[in-house]
Amino acid sequence: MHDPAALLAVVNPAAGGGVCGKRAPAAVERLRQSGVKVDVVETRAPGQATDVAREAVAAGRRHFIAVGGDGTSYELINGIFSGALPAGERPSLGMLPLGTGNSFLRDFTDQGAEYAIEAIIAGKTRPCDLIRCTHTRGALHFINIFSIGFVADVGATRNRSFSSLGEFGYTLSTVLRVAALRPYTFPMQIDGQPEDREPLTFLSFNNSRFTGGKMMMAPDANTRDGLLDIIRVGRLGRVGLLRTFPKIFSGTHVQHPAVRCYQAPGLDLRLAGDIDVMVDGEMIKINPRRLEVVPAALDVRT
Ligand SMILES: Nc1ncnc2c1ncn2[C@@H]1O[C@H](COP(=O)(O)OP(=O)(O)OP(=O)(O)O)[C@@H](O)[C@H]1O
Repeated sequence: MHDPAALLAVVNPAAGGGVCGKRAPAAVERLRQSGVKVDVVETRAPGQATDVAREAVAAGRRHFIAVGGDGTSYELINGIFSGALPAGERPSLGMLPLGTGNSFLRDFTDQGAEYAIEAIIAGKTRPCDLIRCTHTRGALHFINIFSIGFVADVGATRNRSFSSLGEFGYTLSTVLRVAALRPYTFPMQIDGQPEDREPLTFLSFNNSRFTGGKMMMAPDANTRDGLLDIIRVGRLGRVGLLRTFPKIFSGTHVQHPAVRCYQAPGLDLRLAGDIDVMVDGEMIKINPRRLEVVPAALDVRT
């Protein structure tokens, strides 16, 4: 029987190109030396962290650490919130980005793992909103970002054709998707607003500010305001896109006249079928129907 106060660290040894697996034992030891009770499970395959978290919640655990990047946190969250958690209970999640970026953590620090370790040792927690996406085959949850359109298509092209090329694969995919640029129509109704069917370049639904490490997609996002920050990038030409996209690092892309920003507790999408979605850095193919905020559903150790 486990100690109910112990944190369950779920380690993705493959994160950060394998660096995470090598650094995890020392980081866990440091937590233990500081008096933090930690149990450890190492994943052996993509998706396994979701199963581990789901079973752990069913067994009574409520406190987790994602050891890896945003993808590892995403997998854990989807296990934690897959149904076994009694209503009203608020689980906790710490993050140890060992050898990888973590876009969610960047809202709170640019010190990455070092900050996260200190936060866990100090027992620091803060309530964080969760976003639930209902799609035609079920539901998923996220805490960072959900994008469709150009941004997701770059990620999908990279994963399908150039995953062995690392960062360069993203550059190549961006060039190819810019060359093939076309407007998208994603009928969307933000709560309280009329339906929007105008052509666009991409849509991003954000709980926290950063994506892809240092890109400030949603400068005004706040992880505990009960609102999604919706960044709607309207129709742009190739030159306009290439000029505007780099501004995302400073967050000034939102000043472009084609960009509109909204804050709302939820929205509906009415798409014809499955599309590529980038969610918390992971690529999936679904037909999303509704996104809505579940306010302060978890505590993050930040
Ligand atoms: N044992 C494993 N072996 C291989 N891949 C795994 C394993 N466990 C998890 N994964 C997969 O590794 C992928 C990358 O994980 P993660 O995003 O945490 O790391 P990263 O890509 O290095 O970090 P980031 O996305 O924050 O830059 C995820 O898609 C996850 O499903």
